[in-house]
Amino acid sequence: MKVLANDGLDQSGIDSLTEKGFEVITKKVSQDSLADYINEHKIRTLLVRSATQVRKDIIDHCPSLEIIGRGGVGMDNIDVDYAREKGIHVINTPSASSESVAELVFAHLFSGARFLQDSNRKMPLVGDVEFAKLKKSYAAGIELRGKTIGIIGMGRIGQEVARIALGLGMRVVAADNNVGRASIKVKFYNNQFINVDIETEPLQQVLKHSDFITLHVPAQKEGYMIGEPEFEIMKDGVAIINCSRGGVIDESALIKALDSEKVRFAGLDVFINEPTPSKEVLNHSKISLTPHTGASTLEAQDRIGLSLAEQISSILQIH
Ligand SMILES: NC(=O)C1=CN([C@@H]2O[C@H](COP(=O)(O)OP(=O)(O)OC[C@H]3O[C@@H](n4cnc5c(N)ncnc54)[C@H](OP(=O)(O)O)[C@@H]3O)[C@@H](O)[C@H]2O)C=CC1
Ligand SMILES: O=C(O)C(=O)CO
Repeated sequence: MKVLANDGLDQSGIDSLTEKGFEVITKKVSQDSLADYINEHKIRTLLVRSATQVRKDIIDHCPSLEIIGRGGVGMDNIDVDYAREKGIHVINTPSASSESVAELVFAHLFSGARFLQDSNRKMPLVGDVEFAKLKKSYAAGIELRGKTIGIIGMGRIGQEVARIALGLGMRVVAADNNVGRASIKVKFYNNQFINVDIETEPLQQVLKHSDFITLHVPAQKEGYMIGEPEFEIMKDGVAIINCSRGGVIDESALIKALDSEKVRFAGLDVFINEPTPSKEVLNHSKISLTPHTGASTLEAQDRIGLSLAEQISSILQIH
């Protein structure tokens, strides 16, 4: 009952699987040696995050594989349909990281609204004369309260974003392919709660009316969802956050929109080229950056580990 966690696994998952008699291997096997390793060690379960690719070649060459697990949501790195056709179970952890991604959205929003991404870069470099100049250049910060946030993709993460936004006193508008009305329960620390129903609207309306836009759709097959024509529809001075997938925004169009001041600031957790985003994106003073760490909190990783362990035990009927 060997499990290879090729991109690592939280201790919660390792402990839970080990208690049930699984052997969990956390050694990182290179992509080129992966099929041989799986065969040699008779691995039945392969767990990955986003780094390891589980394509047709691995699936075809590894008859011992019964489960492929993704610690996370997007399964872009796995040939899911092909694996399922071959009778392999493919699992992921859809809700385990939603809160963490949503909180990162607000980290980027607050950062951009008060120029943190730029002051963090520049303050260590300036002397006292420039300090005063720098202070002046950060004078036009903005508040989030009372503004409109447009959520594109009102699934699990989009709804968490809505919860936080409502708590902050923001107006929420949303667009989604699938969700017509989202019923959002905002729970306060003292267990009181409010319910707010949000009817989704056509994308163009959301782009037109939002002060802040945040993207929570999966990787799109039809190319960029947000490119030059979409930036044109947006309000002047809008801000945009992408914690979904790199190719959802056209980065060249974004840079243009930032330089022309159409877009006030952007926050990016995901990039067209990962792990080597373009220099223009990395060095832009109006972009707040994180290296695809939306799900990288202790709490989310703990839930991901436990969820994978539970699903594996249930499929293999080991309790
Ligand atoms: N930065 C990070 O670390 C992380 C990033 N992610 C990314 O976030 C994405 C969203 O996650 P999550 O909220 O859990 O996913 P969900 O599936 O719960 O929600 C996504 C929603 O977006 C809708 N949608 C898809 N395409 C469009 C479109 N073109 N226009 C409008 N709505 C659309 C979907 O509808 P339908 O079901 O009809 O397609 C669905 O309702 C993931 O796919 C993943 O790529 C997730 C976790 C961590
Ligand atoms: O879960 C996801 O889809 C992520 O991008 C984080 O690994």
